[in-house]
Amino acid sequence: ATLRSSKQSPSTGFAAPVLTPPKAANALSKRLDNSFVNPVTLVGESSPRSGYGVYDGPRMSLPPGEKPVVIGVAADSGCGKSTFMRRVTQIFGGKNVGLLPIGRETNTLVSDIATIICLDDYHSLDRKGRAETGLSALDPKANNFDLMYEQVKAIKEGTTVEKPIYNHITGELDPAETIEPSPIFIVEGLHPIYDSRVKDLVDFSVYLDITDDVKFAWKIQRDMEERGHSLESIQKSIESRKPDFAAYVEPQKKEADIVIQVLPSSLVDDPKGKYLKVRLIQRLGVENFTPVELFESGADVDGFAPSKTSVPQSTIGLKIKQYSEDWFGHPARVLEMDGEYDDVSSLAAIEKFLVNAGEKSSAEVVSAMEKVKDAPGSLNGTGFLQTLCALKIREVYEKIQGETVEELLKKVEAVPAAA
Ligand SMILES: Nc1ncnc2c1ncn2[C@@H]1O[C@H](COP(=O)(O)OP(=O)(O)OP(=O)(O)O)[C@@H](O)[C@H]1O
Ligand SMILES: O=C(CO)[C@H](O)[C@H](O)COP(=O)(O)O
Repeated sequence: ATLRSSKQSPSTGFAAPVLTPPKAANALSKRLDNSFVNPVTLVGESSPRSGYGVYDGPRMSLPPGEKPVVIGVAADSGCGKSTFMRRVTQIFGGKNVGLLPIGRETNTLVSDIATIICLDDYHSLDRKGRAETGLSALDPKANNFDLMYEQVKAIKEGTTVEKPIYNHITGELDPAETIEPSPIFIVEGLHPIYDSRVKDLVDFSVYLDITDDVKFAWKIQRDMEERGHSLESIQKSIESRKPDFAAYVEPQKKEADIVIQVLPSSLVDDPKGKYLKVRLIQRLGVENFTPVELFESGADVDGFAPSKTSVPQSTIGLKIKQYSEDWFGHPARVLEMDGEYDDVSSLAAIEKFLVNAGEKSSAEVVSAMEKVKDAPGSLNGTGFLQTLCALKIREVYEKIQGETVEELLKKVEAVPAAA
């Protein structure tokens, strides 16, 4: 494998002209410690990447003869992609994760072995262009799918690309950034499996299906409480996106290999979506993938309620189900968790019953969740099932590549620290 420090990479661009907006300038002077992410807000508040520092560690080029494994993650804006990415990159074992260090605003996240690009970068119309044409960012006509296809294909073949950048702070298209292929390549955004050419390049796909009531609750929490938007403007924005969301984003959930669906809880009457029921919908017959299940593969579970002694629950309680379902014409196995628990570590009482979880140790789920326990959803099914999904993604990766993530990481650890 060719190993090098990111600082030596031609793509790092620390010497490039600084086009950094004031909010991001701060970010560049901060160095990541060894923690998972730098928790301060570093890029613009409207950026999908607020909360990440600049990556500052060794990066791994593709080992000779190896091709990146491409994972697609589809979801509407504000549906928890960033949170899910934290869980996924954590499972892939990177010591830290951060923004590609190009010296200006970017949507690309990297770790030592993974690259995560945001498909917003393929918007062909900038904010002004969309306002003038009346097209939304969700409309294929506002996106360059041909370029998306060509570049994902090139990456998959192991070729470096110059990818455009959509700047969420200015609403404009910025000069391109250099994206080099890495062993794990995640494409996340509105349309990773909408265009059939790109879908065919994706080795495994996940759709985050946040139902309207919950989406509204999460948007209120973030856009009203954290960004000062009014309730009316949030409502208006969600309503205005609905037709294009239904036409161009939502259909992808029929095609995804795993869907993580988040609904209001059925345990209480909770119209505000505070309590959640989460379903991990796993398609059968997908190459390199076997669903994670509870107790026994193929067994139905009709309302397993762990005792409050083994899994403390001080709010609405916890109920787990497992069943088969026809998911838009495809057979699927569903693992469902409704309600909340008080403490991540108590999930060990459930973890021990998992089958085909792809764990490397008997307590890996709890330990992975504890590392990001401040992330939203850590005390409900979103955190638990997103973690199980991340383990399955790693398993798919290892099956395709014929190499474990630990083996890959060892090669990175062998790199001397950058001067
Ligand atoms: N599992 C969860 N439980 C509760 N709230 C959540 C959960 N996941 C996300 N949220 C809420 O939704 C908001 C959006 O989450 P996140 O930033 O991960 O989504 P996103 O899809 O990356 O958004 P965007 O693309 O708009 O940047 C968070 O600020 C948080 O308040
Ligand atoms: O659907 C979205 C995905 O993130 C955004 O709304 C889209 O990218 C446009 O971004 P902005 O609102 O910052 O102009």
